[in-house]
Amino acid sequence: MLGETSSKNPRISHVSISTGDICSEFGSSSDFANYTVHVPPTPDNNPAPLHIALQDIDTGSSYKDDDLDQTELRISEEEDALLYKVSQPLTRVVKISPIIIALYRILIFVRIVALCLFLFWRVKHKNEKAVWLWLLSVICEFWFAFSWLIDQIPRLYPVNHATDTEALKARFESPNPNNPTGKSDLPGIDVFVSTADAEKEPPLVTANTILSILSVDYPVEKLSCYLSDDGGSLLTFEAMAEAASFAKIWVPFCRKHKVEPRNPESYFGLKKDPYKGKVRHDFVRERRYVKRGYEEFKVRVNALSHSIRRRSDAFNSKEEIKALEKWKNWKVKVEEDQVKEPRPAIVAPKATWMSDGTHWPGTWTVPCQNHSRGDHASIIQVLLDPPQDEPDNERGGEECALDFEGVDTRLPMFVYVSREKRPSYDHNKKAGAMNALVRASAIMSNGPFILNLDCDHYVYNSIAFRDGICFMMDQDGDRVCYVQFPQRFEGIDPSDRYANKNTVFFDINLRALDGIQGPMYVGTGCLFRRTALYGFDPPDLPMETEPSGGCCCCFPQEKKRSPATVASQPAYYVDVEEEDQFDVNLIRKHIGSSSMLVTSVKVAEFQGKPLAMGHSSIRGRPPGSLTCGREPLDAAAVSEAVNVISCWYEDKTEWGISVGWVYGSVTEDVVTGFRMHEKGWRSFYCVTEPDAFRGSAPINLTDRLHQVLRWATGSVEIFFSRNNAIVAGRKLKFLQRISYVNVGIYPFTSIFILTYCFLPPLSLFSGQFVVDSLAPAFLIYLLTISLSLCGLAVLEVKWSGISLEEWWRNEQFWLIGGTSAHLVAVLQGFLKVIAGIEISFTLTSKSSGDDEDDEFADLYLFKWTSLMILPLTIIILNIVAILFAFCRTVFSDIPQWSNLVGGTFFAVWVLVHMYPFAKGLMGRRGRTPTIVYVWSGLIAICISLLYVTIKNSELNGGSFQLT
Ligand SMILES: O=c1ccn([C@@H]2O[C@H](COP(=O)(O)OP(=O)(O)O[C@H]3O[C@H](CO)[C@@H](O)[C@H](O)[C@H]3O)[C@@H](O)[C@H]2O)c(=O)[nH]1
Ligand SMILES: [Mn+2]
Repeated sequence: MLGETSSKNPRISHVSISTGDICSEFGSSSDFANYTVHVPPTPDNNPAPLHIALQDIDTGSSYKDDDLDQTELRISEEEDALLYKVSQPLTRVVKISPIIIALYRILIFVRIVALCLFLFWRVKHKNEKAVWLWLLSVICEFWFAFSWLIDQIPRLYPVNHATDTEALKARFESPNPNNPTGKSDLPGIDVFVSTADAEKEPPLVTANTILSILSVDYPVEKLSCYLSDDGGSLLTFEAMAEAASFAKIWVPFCRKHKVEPRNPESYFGLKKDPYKGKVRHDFVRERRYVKRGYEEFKVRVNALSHSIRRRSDAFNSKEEIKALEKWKNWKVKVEEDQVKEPRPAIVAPKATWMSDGTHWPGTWTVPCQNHSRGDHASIIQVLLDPPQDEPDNERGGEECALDFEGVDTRLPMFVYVSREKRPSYDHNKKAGAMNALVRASAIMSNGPFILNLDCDHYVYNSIAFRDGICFMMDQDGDRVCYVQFPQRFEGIDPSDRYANKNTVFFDINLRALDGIQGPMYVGTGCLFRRTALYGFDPPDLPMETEPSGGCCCCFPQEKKRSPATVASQPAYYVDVEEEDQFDVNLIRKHIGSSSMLVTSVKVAEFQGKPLAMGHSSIRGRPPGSLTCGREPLDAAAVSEAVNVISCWYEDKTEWGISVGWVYGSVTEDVVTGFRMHEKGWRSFYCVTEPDAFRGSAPINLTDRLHQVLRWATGSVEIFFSRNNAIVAGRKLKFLQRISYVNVGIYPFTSIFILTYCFLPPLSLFSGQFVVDSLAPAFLIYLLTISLSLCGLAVLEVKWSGISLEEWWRNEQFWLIGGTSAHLVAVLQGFLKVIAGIEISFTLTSKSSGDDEDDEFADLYLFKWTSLMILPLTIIILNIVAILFAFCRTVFSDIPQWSNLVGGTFFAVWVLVHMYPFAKGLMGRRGRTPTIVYVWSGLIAICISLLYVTIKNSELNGGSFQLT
């Protein structure tokens, strides 16, 4: 509906127009005569009565409906549909079936009660025959009940959120009075990709990730991509240059034919028919052409290490010859004239050369001073320049083999960054790399949002960026610090033996947190608000009654402005010059001295705001404020960007403390997210269909255990640090806090798991049991506890959509991890706290998917690690104990069947959990590894020993007692 109003008085200070619930406010303007306003119709298309109120600047008197002369009211259906879309919220809550949730909560309650009663019963009924066994088991049971509780309680309010990208389009990209051309008004996004080692993280994988990012469905001029290379390797650099050049055909091809996913390796490897649903006649030809191009690209990338070596050898030998000549000249000179000249070096260093005949400033193949992993200069190279402002769709493709008529062929900016490294500095692993990118990108593109991806996590769904932005641009979106996407994995064995997919965490825990204060940050696939990373507090909520133009974010120490000043400020952008000096100084103290960086902060803050629409979002920016393009990159900006990624830049600043990714933890991700929640920010969980991003995960047991070890160690670190949620501030919600406490505590459960796994063998050997006798009450409690757990599992499976098998895998791995990695993590954590021994970050190797014959070859890889000793011992002991106890009971005069059954039950419980581990040790079926023989040998020895012991005890006439 278009309402055109003209007022009697031309000097109007305030206009507000409302129909039904929807309300639009306009700031001051000197002339509102013939002002055109959009008033969205109500959903049922029944135009609600239009109310208009104006206020006169000079007289202060206000006018209402009747005073105004409504000259014209035009309505068209098309406009209606669009305007209706514009008024729609960008995200909504999708209800999970209330019956399931109700049942779920009831069952949780029932189990809590049952556990309490059970523990009470256990304490009261001491097993006098074996007090030690009783005591050990009761302590464990108390802990298990506690750890279950803190794991379960935060899952009380699971929700699902859905986004409406159509509404986003309508609101930001359709023509309207503020934005007549319909140019995109969406905020900018800077994408960060991290890689650290060209060996473990093949550049081809990284290149594919980059290609998938460059081709996402988001306005090109708003998108920038940064690659952080902590290895500083020329191999990665040149692979990225190749990717940038291949992108010139890949990206327009994706845009034209709307192919998915936009990672060429995955796309060309798809098993389904690529022509299904494609109608354009030129698709077949162009696909063939691009596929060929990709194949050649792959060959070039794979040949890079070879060609770099050959090139470097050639340059080096030339240098050597030159050096030799110089030396000869010097020798001749010295012999003839006796001049005192310093002797030139004969052997040139084994440098690594770039193709333009200069030394590579990063790490050399033969590392030396200034050119090794931990010791090299800063490198920033813009591989793709920022695109021009207007779509470039005139150009045909390479020699017109591809017809890109009408397709926008511009590419987003793409920058290679390798931060400076020096031996005397701590580089803070991934967190340090990310922080360097935050600064460099602030100067080069300053996107108000930052999406971070690991090098092996590529964009699987090209509109996912828009889904994420929906949360940020929705009403109250300015209180959202980040939007986390689930991590989804590829190349995992169908039965997911080691619970690599982590579905319980990603589909149950995080969804549940989404109903409280939001999911944790898990390191990759996360869209951040830049100002949240800068350590700002979230803006205040508007007051209930009166809209206070809640000011921009403030640093925690900064005094909040009084309401009076807030109200008098315009609702949008405050110029940096107008800000009081105090602010700028404070910002400088936090983020360092670069003035370009300091100036960029306010701009990012403003640009990240949702649109101002109606009363409740007066904190927003005016529509149409981001439709103009950005300034081109100049040399000064690039050199400033180089400046801010140097080692010393962070000296005496808050980077890694209260600004950016947090330092001092191998799981920097959880801590970084925690700090934001602690300040009162909200995060959202964005589950899309198809998956937004996909990555790889280690599928062999050893790598998996090391990964779990790193995470658990990070958790222990958190527990012993000031980031322990128990001591967090008031703004962290209660259940959210419990959930974070759980993250810090879960590794400690391993101590009790270990004890509990040894209980069955102990009781079987000793002929005792944790209880005096299998009393009916004990059995009933046991049954209730187990059944309620099964019930909860079934309900969780129902509301989260994971499969029961996945749930069970997770349960199994909980025991495997608990008896190996978690325990070591606890030890390491103690070592760090007591002796200050640092924990290293072992990179997880990414398979390049080269093994065509066997996709899961990696699964059977067996690499011995000492983490395996304990689980192995547990398996053997439990098996032996069952055999032993069975023999004894059978041969005994007064068989203690109930103790045998009780003990065996627990031992079997342990063993079924350990099954995947045992399978992992077996390696590939058919190729029986030596370990099996070792095993069989051990078991045989044990059994024969036992046989002898039993015989002896029988001879002695007494029953066997372990002392
Ligand atoms: O000094 C370093 C170390 C690591 N990385 C990068 O960090 C990422 C994660 O490393 P990876 O070995 O793949 O760890 P995962 O076990 O797969 O990682 C999970 O857990 C980590 C925390 O332990 C998070 O940082 C990750 O984002 C999350 O995916 C990779 O892109 C690396 O290139 C760096 O940039 N610099
Ligand atoms: Mn990874």
